[in-house]
Amino acid sequence: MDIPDCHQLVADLPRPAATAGHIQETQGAIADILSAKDDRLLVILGPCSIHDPHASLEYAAQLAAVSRRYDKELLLVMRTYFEKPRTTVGWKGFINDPGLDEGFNIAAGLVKARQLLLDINAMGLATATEFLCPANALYIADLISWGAIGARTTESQIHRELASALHCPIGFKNSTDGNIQIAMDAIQSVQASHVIYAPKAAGGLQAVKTAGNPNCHIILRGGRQPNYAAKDVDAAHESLLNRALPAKIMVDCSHGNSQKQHLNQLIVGQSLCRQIGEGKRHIAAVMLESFLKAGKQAHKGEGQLVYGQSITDGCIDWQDTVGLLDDFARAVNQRRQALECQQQAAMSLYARSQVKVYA
Ligand SMILES: O=C[C@H](O)[C@H](O)COP(=O)(O)O
Ligand SMILES: C=C(OP(=O)(O)O)C(=O)O
Repeated sequence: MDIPDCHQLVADLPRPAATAGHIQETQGAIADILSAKDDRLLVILGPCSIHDPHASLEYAAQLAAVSRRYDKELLLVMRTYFEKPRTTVGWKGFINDPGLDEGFNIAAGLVKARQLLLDINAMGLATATEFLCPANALYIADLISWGAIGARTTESQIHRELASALHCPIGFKNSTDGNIQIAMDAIQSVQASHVIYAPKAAGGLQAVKTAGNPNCHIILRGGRQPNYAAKDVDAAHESLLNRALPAKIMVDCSHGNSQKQHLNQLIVGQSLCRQIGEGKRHIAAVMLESFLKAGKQAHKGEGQLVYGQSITDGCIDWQDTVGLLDDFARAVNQRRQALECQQQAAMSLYARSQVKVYA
């Protein structure tokens, strides 16, 4: 099977100017959250994987509708994950096998993925993805506002080089066994420029120098043990500061932190709300795996599936998602109050010490 040329596909399904503007704005807002200019919480949420564009659009429409409600406290970006890194073998995602039938119609997968990203962005909702196969990035990266490099690839030089070429902010997961050093090494590597191969519009390859990506951060996703508790988050923050790396942290409520039990995401979420509400500034972002229906189902092939339910990791349902978003929004407001109180206390201490000095 021939794979379409990336320049041709992008020309056939072009990015409208309004979408380009919205993506640039969202990337700027995320950069502001990562540099503490914006005190909102970035929330990356949506299904573990895209397998049914129809159900994904229904989820996106619901998310777009509620996102305006949380505008002052939360920046919501939808997970649109088309590639799945497997521990051993399994369905590798919608681009690789869009028919879910081992037909591996990658050409159709690329077209359908790009179309879905265009449709979701047209709703005014920004999209997030994991970049896994560097070639796939050429077909979709211009429609992505935030990207992840996964636990299985954070240590890979190829993925670091790719991230250094991308315009969107990128989060790096700790490894599946819980090692956070590799994510910190990745952030340092990706800030630098690298020389990589890129396809020429006329065919063939060229060597290009990447710009380097200053908007990167760590994602604590748990490993053999969860790492969302205050002691782990604070230790990661300390380590980032010691290496003079960007010290804002995203905590993934799923994966190693939920021990792959989708309802545990609610427990992780509550712990994060407490930490944020107490004034912890370094928690800048969270990730949730959420879909229309709770849990997951066995991958049986198109046409035999429960509508709106994950075929990879288990997700929380829509009702629990909105409940958690309410809690996160409340926690951000509590953090604002806590920080204001701390500031006032510091100012009154300063005022008293001035009285002493000049009395
Ligand atoms: O996010 C999805 C999964 O955790 C990841 O793709 C690994 O899945 P697997 O262990 O079922 O292969
Ligand atoms: C595969 C994922 O995560 P991780 O790399 O943490 O396993 C994911 O977020 O879909």
